[in-house]
Amino acid sequence: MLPRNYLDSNSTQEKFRRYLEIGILSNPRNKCALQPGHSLMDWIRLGNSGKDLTGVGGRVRPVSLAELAAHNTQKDAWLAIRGRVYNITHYLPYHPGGPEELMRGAGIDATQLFDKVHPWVNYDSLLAKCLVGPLRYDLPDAEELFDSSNPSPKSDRLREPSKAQELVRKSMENLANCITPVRKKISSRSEENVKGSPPSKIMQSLIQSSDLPVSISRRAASSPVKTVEKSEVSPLRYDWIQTSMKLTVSVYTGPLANPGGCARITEGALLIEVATNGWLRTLKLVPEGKLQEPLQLRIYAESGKIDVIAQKAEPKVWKVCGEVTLSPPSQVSSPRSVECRVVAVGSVSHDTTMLALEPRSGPVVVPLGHHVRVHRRVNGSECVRSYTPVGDGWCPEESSAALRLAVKKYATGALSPYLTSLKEGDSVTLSGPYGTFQLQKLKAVKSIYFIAAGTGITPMLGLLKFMLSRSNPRCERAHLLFFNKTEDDILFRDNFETIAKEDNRFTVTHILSDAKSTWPGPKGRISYDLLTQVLGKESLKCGDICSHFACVCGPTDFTQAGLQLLKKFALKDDCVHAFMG
Ligand code: HEM
Repeated sequence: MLPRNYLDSNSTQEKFRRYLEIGILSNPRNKCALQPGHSLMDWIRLGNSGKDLTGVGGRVRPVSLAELAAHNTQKDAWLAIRGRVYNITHYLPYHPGGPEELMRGAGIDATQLFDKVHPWVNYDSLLAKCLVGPLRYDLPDAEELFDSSNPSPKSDRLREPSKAQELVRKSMENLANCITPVRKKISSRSEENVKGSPPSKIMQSLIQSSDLPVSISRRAASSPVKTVEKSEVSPLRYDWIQTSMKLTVSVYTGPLANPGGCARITEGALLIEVATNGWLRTLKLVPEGKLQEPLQLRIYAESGKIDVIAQKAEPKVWKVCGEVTLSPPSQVSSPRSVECRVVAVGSVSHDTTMLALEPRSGPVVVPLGHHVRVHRRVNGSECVRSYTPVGDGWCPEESSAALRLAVKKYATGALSPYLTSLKEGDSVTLSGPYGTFQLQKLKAVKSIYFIAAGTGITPMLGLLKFMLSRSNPRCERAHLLFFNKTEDDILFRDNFETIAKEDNRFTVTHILSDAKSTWPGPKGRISYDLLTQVLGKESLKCGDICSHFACVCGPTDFTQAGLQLLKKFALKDDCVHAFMG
């Protein structure tokens, strides 16, 4: 299950269309058998081994184009994607397309090449441990060499360019196709229109002379914050990037801002709603050309970046993105209702169903550790239940646009018999997001304890993946204490075992209240003795900064008991969170 995380989209159709477009399907040479010991899991293991994969001691620092160009051999290869330089030397033998293919991007800004082959690959996760630093495009010598307003003298053209010059030239071409956005603050007016400015001369000439799909990223702006305290609402910035087929609008909410969001196309405009910390802002883009659905929405929890990817109705490179309006922040007064279509029904245990629900109005992402409510009228009164959507990488069949809910069936329940009997195509009404969990609280956390019972595991899933994948600070320990009645009741057991095998920072302890006599693990209900027996008396404590954190979720009695018991450990109140429906 884990490898799927590293592919941003699993749309087979898109993959095949793309491969046909660039001729990979007709070229079996591109399929590469990896050497033993070079699977994705081996790569993740190497990344977690503590070995310095950056080659520069792991200290992030800016890289110039000339410096990038100098790292272009199999023994020392760097590559840049979307303004970030990675040392790919160690990754070469793990690359599923083969080292030679990957070397095509060595020493240059390979954004365009990468996007042409496999834009769905989540390169920033895969190469997180290989980050050297941001790419600096502002080298005066490089600009002098290739500024179209100052064409090279004839004698220069006749001269054979050196290898390094040629690599810098390639990078400048790629740069014309993908410029690191200049994040510029705009004035504090209550509403602001920003017209995407046209590309510079050099970019225009390169775009016009090229029939390849290109990508351009333009300026970003912070959202105006006039009527609210700055400390309450972090500034919002955005930029965009394109290929001839797609437009990606990225919105930056800030590290650990834990945004939720939704995106839709209404009357030709792309609307992106972003909710952070109880504040809602809407970015409206009236695009240069026509955009169409389906939209994809991705949120990166550590950086707080939101990507919305829209299809262009006609394949074309736009000179500007369109007109952007950023609304001032308004407080989220009431949660939104969303009409969803059931797109898949699966099973996660003998009594728990996984429902995949696709919002009809466009993709929706719920902040980490937050939940939605399902509404239904039963015998004239409204019945409501809370569910935390299960993120990517936990279920065998996943549609990235869907909200997945794990619904346990209670024979006499008011809502669960109805929900577990739903079929593909049926409709469900959700509202949300709800919740009080603040990701910021995990800012300095290095050890995290998840204490869950039954379907109370669902808020923990996203947090567990987040903690194990974050780089700064690196999580040192994640321990899940999972309470269930019987072995058959344990949800996602195989997933936990796989993660524990792959990552020695993670431990799972299953505790059963109604275990068979053959059960080798701990038995019983949550108690102080059990917690100290499993975790050790000293483990749950935090210093001045919240370096240890515990969260609890399960039936109300369980959660309250868990909270009481945690008080007996040396944890500050701020370092404990109870998820309540
Ligand atoms: C920029 C230069 C690159 C080129 C020319 C390139 C080329 C290719 C090719 C030809 C394939 C094989 C497609 C197939 O037969 O299924 C492939 C697969 C793959 N590449 Fe790259 N690649 C590049 C960069 C990267 C980077 C930077 C990463 C991530 C760190 C990456 C990760 C992958 C992955 C995960 C696959 C398997 C994708 C899938 O199954 O959908 N590649 N690449």
